[in-house]
Amino acid sequence: MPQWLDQTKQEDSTVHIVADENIPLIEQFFGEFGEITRLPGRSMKASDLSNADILLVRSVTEVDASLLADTPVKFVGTATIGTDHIDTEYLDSKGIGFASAPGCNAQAVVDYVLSALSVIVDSRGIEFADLSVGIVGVGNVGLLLRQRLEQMGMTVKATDPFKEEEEVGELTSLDDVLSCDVVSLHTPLERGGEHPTWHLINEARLKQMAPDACLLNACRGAVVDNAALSAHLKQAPDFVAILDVWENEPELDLELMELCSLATPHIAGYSLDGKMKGTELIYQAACGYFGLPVRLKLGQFLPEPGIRRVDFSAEVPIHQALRTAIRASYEIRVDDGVMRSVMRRSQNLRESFDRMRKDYPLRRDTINLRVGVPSRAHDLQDVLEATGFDVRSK
Ligand SMILES: NC(=O)C1=CN([C@@H]2O[C@H](COP(=O)(O)OP(=O)(O)OC[C@H]3O[C@@H](n4cnc5c(N)ncnc54)[C@H](O)[C@@H]3O)[C@@H](O)[C@H]2O)C=CC1
Ligand SMILES: O=C(O)C(=O)[C@H](O)COP(=O)(O)O
Repeated sequence: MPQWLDQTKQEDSTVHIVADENIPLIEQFFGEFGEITRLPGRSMKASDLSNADILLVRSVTEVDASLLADTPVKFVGTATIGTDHIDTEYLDSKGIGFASAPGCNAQAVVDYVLSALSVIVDSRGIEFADLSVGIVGVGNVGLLLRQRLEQMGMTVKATDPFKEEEEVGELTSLDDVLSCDVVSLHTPLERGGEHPTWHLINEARLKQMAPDACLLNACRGAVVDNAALSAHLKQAPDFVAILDVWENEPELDLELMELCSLATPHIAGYSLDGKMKGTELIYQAACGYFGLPVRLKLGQFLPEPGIRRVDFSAEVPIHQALRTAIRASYEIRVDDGVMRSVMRRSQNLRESFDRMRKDYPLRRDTINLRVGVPSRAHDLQDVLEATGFDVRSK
């Protein structure tokens, strides 16, 4: 009987861990804790947890009293940044330990936004530096995005009622942010409090944006009023919507998907690096909670990237090199194409949405892509480095 877990648990000496089937490396990181049972997160129920000591979930499992009451669960970990699926007040009230994985896939979301912006600039025949981008929520994702965009020469405006300028750079009002060419949302989903984000972008705020502005949502579906967005897109044909997250996932609004310029199935954060980092962070938190030493590190499990290097000549224009490197690392249009083709043929939208996420192809963070640049092309080296690539002088 491991004393670290529960000194009152006399009969069954095995520690039981129930984990979502889609969290990578659980066996590697948690194998020493005890016996692991893998289950589909969407359909997890209280009876699955009748002897579970540790519960490890992703965003698709609602963790609240109806799931946990009358179970022996002592620690819950979610291998995600978002925590809106967790009733943390209930966990606190029952003395159940909790950890999420802050920032684990922030780099992947930034890669997603950069790929989307590369499509926008191409379709408008402009360069990155011609765009103004508004960021709503300057946390792990929003701040990294801000740094990348500014280093690429874009004008950035940002708003966040909970942050100080010393921490995250200049801040402005939401109204001001909505005046940008592109508005990118990076808040948690909050239904209450002083600054709720549920339907933060509603009919009135959509109308505040320029008729040909772009709204990009890769945080949580319900931060945008999806019905209002559909109505807006029908009467503002030049307005661009790029959605990774949807109200009522996995029940997708197909009409809205067709109105979007780019549509993906909640995969902005789905790099292998981001998912594995999520597991490492909840492993570290569980070790801390139970007073165990942290013995394992992610580095020992990450595989070699499939695409290792792209090379540029000194003659390539900086803008062209940037968009090529961004898309070599992650191409949003492939995910958009798969989503449209799968959803249009689908007999069961919920199942198809979840299947695309479960079977998502291997993708790596930008930092894994080495970019060869002639040593004399200093400006190109600087911009690529600032955008997050591993630049090699040649
Ligand atoms: N599509 C995907 O695959 C992914 C989505 N996400 C979502 O993105 C969200 C943001 O991620 P992080 O930046 O890592 O979270 P974070 O918690 O580091 O940052 C969120 C920021 O939003 C700010 N905020 C809260 N309410 C706000 C409001 N009313 N207006 C403006 N700002 C507000 C907070 O002060 C905080 O700085 C997560 O909560 C998660 O729901 C995260 C990762 C992947
Ligand atoms: O980390 C988050 O927050 C996310 O949105 C995840 O990337 C979502 O992944 P799942 O937990 O839904 O697989």
